[in-house]
Amino acid sequence: MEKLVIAGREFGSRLFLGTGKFSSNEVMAESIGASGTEMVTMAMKRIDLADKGDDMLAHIVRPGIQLLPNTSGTRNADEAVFAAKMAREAFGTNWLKLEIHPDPRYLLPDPVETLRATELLVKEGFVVLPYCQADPVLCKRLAEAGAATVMPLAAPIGTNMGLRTRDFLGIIIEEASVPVVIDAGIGAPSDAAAAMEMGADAVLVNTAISVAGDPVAMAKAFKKAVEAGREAYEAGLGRQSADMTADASSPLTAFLN
Ligand SMILES: CC(=O)[C@@H](O)[C@H](O)COP(=O)(O)O
Repeated sequence: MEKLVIAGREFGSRLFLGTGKFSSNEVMAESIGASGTEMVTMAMKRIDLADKGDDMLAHIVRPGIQLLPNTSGTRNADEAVFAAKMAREAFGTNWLKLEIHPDPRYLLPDPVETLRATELLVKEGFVVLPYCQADPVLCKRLAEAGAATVMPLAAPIGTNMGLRTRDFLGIIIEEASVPVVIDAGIGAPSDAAAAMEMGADAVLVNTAISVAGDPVAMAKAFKKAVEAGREAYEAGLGRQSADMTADASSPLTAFLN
């Protein structure tokens, strides 16, 4: 499998993991291990910055894992830039998942504020991975502004509804000049495999793993699905017919004549 490269750093795994909603830090840590992920995001709002030995952080940080602080909970670019600077100070990383959603009902990312924050944060030296609408024009603008990836949504966060934006994700992947990470709403390993088969560079999954009956087993299932989907993409999928007319897999005449 080809390695994924983001901002000059190589990743062996194309599965990124979120850390919300796990029943305990121990289950979260075991799921991180089982997933094989090398990129773990965590919401700034969930970390006690005053407590250097924050227990949750201790369960995430390990060699080979890129920590990706997340600005979720911020409602505009100014709040996101403030949160980003706090994260850089607290965690010693300039990598950032930019997530700005002013609307608590659908948690949809604000495209205008996300673009503005990306421009500001890139100038400040951050490696910015923005969560965004599955909007091909916006994704182009984010890449032009210096985003290290784009992270368009499959469906609203936490819904497990799968690739609802599939057709637009296809355009984004086709036109991308930076890696495309499908984020949010991925509900099952089959969704992750489908995204990878389409040519996505990676997927970010949280809810589908953390709320599963057995999160550790589900993390393993996602690992396999992401690898299989990517391998299928690299192998080159067969063409899909435009209609239902059959095309025999083996010659129909050889034994009959
Ligand atoms: C953890 C994180 O970054 C979320 O904001 C992300 O979008 C994941 O979404 P799901 O919980 O739907 O997988």
